[in-house]
Amino acid sequence: MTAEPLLRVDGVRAVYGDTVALHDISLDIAHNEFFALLGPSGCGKTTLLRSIAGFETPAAGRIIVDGIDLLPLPAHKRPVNMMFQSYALFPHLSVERNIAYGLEAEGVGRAEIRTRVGEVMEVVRLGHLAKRRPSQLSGGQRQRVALARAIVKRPKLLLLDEPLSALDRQVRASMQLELKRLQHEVGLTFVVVTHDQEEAMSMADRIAVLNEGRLEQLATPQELYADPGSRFVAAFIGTANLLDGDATAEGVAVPGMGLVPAAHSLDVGSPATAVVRPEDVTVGTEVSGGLRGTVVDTYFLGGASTISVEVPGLPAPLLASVHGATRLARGAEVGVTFGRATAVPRDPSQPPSFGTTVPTTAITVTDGADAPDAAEASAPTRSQDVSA
Ligand SMILES: Nc1ncnc2c1ncn2[C@@H]1O[C@H](COP(=O)(O)OP(=O)(O)OP(=O)(O)O)[C@@H](O)[C@H]1O
Repeated sequence: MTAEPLLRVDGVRAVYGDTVALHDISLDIAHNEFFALLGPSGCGKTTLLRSIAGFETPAAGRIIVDGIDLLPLPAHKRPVNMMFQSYALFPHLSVERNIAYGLEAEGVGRAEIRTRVGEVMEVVRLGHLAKRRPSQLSGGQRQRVALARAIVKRPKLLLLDEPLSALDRQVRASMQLELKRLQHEVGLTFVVVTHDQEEAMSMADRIAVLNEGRLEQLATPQELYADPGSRFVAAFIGTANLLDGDATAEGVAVPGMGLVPAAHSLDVGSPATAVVRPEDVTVGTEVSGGLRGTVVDTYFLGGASTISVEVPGLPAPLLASVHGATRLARGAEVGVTFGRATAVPRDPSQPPSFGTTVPTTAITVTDGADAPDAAEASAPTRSQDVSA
């Protein structure tokens, strides 16, 4: 038996003038789930969050929490609370007054306010800063105040819009763990909007990937990585070598390269992309039987190294990763073989090549010694999508 979901989004459509921001989105979120809405800028994730909160009115569809249809209810009557990107703290109030504000506005008694604010300050580890004003706090501490203020009202559903975007990279990483701990500890259901796939992967139980107002895939982080449902998801989640071609019974026939064996359930002959994760690419001077190539660069990342290999006929280097350091140096002649690969459908309006036998290869670089900010690096806009 499946338990009733806490939140049901059913056929929600949102329109701004000529722009359809959401095309009939349907999804369920379970009680106590940490759920992420992930996608590039403009994909509609904020519109969906704001529709749940009551700040937008969808053109069609239903939004149901615990069996209650939310759409007729104004924002302040909904059993949800939203934490904004900017945190929206009152600068002239202390930490504890900021947290107490919402309860005071609701007319909760003084003694209860004191108890609840005290408890929440302990949960977010702010007890020692109760008398400070927001200007006297670090970014991470301000973020905790905003969270405490949202949690203290005990909403059934807490909506967080890019909760960590104002923080620098290191603080963000520790706050990701903190948010997860907090969610677990207070037993609330969290819906987080983020464009940062690493953030979504590290925190969420399940992720809805949105693209241009459509739900591309809804799955656990592990499933999205291992079994992406589309080329978009494969490029957006983690690092991938994407080899365009056509589906065969055994995999994908890639022009200029031949068959890349891959698991799939696509129609034979349909446009397809073989997705090969870097850890499934084996590279070495002693590797034979696959492609031949030349090492262009190696990146040591601590626990792993990324090796980029130029293969004749491919317009961009392939990426491989190995545990620890690699002995391969730039210029080394190597063999390349593929292990596990998955094939996903490819948009037929985007041909793999223009009359040549060279495939389109997209490589998303997610990290590296001198890589740009991870959030940007992982977005498809940073990927090298090279058409020959
Ligand atoms: N008030 C508005 N008026 C007109 N168009 C809007 C409005 N708000 C959003 N849009 C459009 O709707 C689409 C979805 O926007 P939305 O803000 O939901 O995306 P997003 O995924 O949250 O993006 P970001 O990560 O940049 O915040 C975009 O094309 C956007 O330009």
